[in-house]
Amino acid sequence: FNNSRSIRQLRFPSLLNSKTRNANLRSFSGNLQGGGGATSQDGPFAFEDQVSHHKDDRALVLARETDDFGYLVGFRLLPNSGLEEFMNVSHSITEEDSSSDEVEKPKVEDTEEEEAKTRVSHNIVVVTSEAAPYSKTGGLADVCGSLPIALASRGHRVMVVTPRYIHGTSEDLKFAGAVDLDQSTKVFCFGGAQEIGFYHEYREGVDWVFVDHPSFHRPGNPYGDKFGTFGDNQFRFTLLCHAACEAPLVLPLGGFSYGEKCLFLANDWHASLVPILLAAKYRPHGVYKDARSILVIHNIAHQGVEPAITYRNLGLPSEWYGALEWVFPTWARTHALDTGEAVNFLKGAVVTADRIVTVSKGYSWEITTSEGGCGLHDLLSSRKSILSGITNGIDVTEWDPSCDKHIACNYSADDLSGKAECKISLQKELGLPMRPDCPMIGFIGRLDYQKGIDLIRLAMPELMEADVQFVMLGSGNPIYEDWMRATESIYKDKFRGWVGFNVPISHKITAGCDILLMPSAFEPCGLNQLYAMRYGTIPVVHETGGLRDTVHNFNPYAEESRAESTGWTFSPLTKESMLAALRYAIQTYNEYKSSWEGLMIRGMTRDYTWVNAATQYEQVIEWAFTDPPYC
Ligand SMILES: Nc1ncnc2c1ncn2[C@@H]1O[C@H](COP(=O)(O)OP(=O)(O)O[C@H]2O[C@H](CO)[C@@H](O)[C@H](O)[C@H]2O)[C@@H](O)[C@H]1O
Repeated sequence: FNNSRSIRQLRFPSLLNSKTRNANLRSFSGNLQGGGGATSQDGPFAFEDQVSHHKDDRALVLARETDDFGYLVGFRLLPNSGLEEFMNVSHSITEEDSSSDEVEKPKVEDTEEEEAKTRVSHNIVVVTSEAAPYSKTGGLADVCGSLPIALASRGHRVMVVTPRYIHGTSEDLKFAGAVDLDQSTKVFCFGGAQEIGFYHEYREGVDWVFVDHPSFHRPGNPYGDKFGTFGDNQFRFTLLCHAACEAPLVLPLGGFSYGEKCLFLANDWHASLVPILLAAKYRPHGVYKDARSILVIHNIAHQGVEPAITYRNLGLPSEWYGALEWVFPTWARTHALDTGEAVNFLKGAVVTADRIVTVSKGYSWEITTSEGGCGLHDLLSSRKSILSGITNGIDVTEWDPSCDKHIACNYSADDLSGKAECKISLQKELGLPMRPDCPMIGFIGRLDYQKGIDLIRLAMPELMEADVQFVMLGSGNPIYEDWMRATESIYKDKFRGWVGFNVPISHKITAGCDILLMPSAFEPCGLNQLYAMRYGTIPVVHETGGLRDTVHNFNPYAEESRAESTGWTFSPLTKESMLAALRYAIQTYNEYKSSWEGLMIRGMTRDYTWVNAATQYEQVIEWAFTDPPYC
């Protein structure tokens, strides 16, 4: 759905952009000043010595930062006050891999309320193209609908800035609780002053701010309609970013503006101009000197790439072109005179953000490889010291089988009986034979290359030979939608394809199926496998990204791993290995009921709350404020 060109393999100017190098150098010299006046020639040991002699000075060294070649590029510092508390928190997060900035999952005891309390509260501005329940096409909305609430409940002041989409349907009622702040503001881009408005709703401790502009009022979803992707998405999301930078300065929410000392969480390419605007438009004029930004990458395949000529529309000074500059490799150019020059929003944020987060630890590594980085891998590798992976949580209130209002019968790990009723009810609703003992496989997701639909298509004839039922819910590529309809007409008693986006049906499938299949080609985190496990539905997933991190493979012969296992993972991404994993799952379901129940219970009783993730975000926020901002 995202409208940017999907990047297959791209080239970017030299390693790496002078801005990146300068940022590191500046961070280095800035820290040295704080640490007691050592110079870069002194070397790290000399510097640490000096620091230890000046314990009461402004800062202490916690860690050296080196690049891939071992050269010192900076230090992370912390003021003396509060050191003890910081040590307690950071120890639990980094102890397993002290050489890397990637965030480890905190141990369970660390999540106890007392320790989870934040030390410093921040003004956090989350910028996103979608946020549930107001707008949703996928997992980005789920995260941006839940994480802000988790951060607010931990004492931060949190604002979410997202468009006010009006489609002319009953969906618009989702914005009914938001009031017009009557604060029309002009932002300068695309050749003139664009007038935007702000709507506001205060809900669950969060300021939900909706940017209003006629370009957000049209049928379809946030990115396109039945005719395809909107042609003016660069304009629409440039507006969003300008508006998000203005909002903390101009909106008196609850009587007080957020002010300049903010932390911006910029999600995906749609919000990627925010870090660049802070550095290029505001800081040179003394505004947002104390603000920081974190880029959160949910999907690197969409980068917001447009022709280079559009740069002049973005409201950025011309000398900042290099930050967004992008050059397509020769093979990707359309004709002999095509120079391949483009602007790339996501690349701009990778260069200028103070920290980068991806939505699982596995994916944070994958995007630094040529296979997973979609052309940004070298640049991201050069920024490894500021790159972290934090696995998403889920909204455990919306996704709770014990009180889910969408499902036929509620159930829990203590009493699983309701799940069988959910299955019968689903079979009835889909017009499939009502067979409680027949293994039922589900798939929910965007019908997109990423989600591995091709593999499912390829495997379908063989899969349909087994005694199973299969239901798919999804929308997206019309070719896949047509295939689902055709497959349903071939396997009338076994297969159902539900074309569309329907949240209640997604809950019914999650509760009613026995197995959830996710053969994603790549998956930054994945939420459906988490929902499935919480509902006692066993995931069978391709071993990639967040799927590898969150689903533990069941091996009945390995006693140790059995205690952890929650599903099946397969690799490589082939029809054969997917079918083999499904066969294991089906056989276990049919013949080893107690093992199956063990898998269900383990999945249902795991901790999926946002508390863990929010704690880790707080750590990254602390790190962002420790270094000087990009400028
Ligand atoms: N037809 C349909 N009807 C109803 N609901 C539907 C639906 N199709 C999808 N959904 C819902 O949309 C969400 C999809 O979330 P995912 O995390 O699986 O994927 P997505 O690729 O959109 O997100 C990207 O961002 C998220 C968040 O970081 C990452 O987890 C993920 O790996 C990354 O690709 C789920 O809540 C799912 O139930």
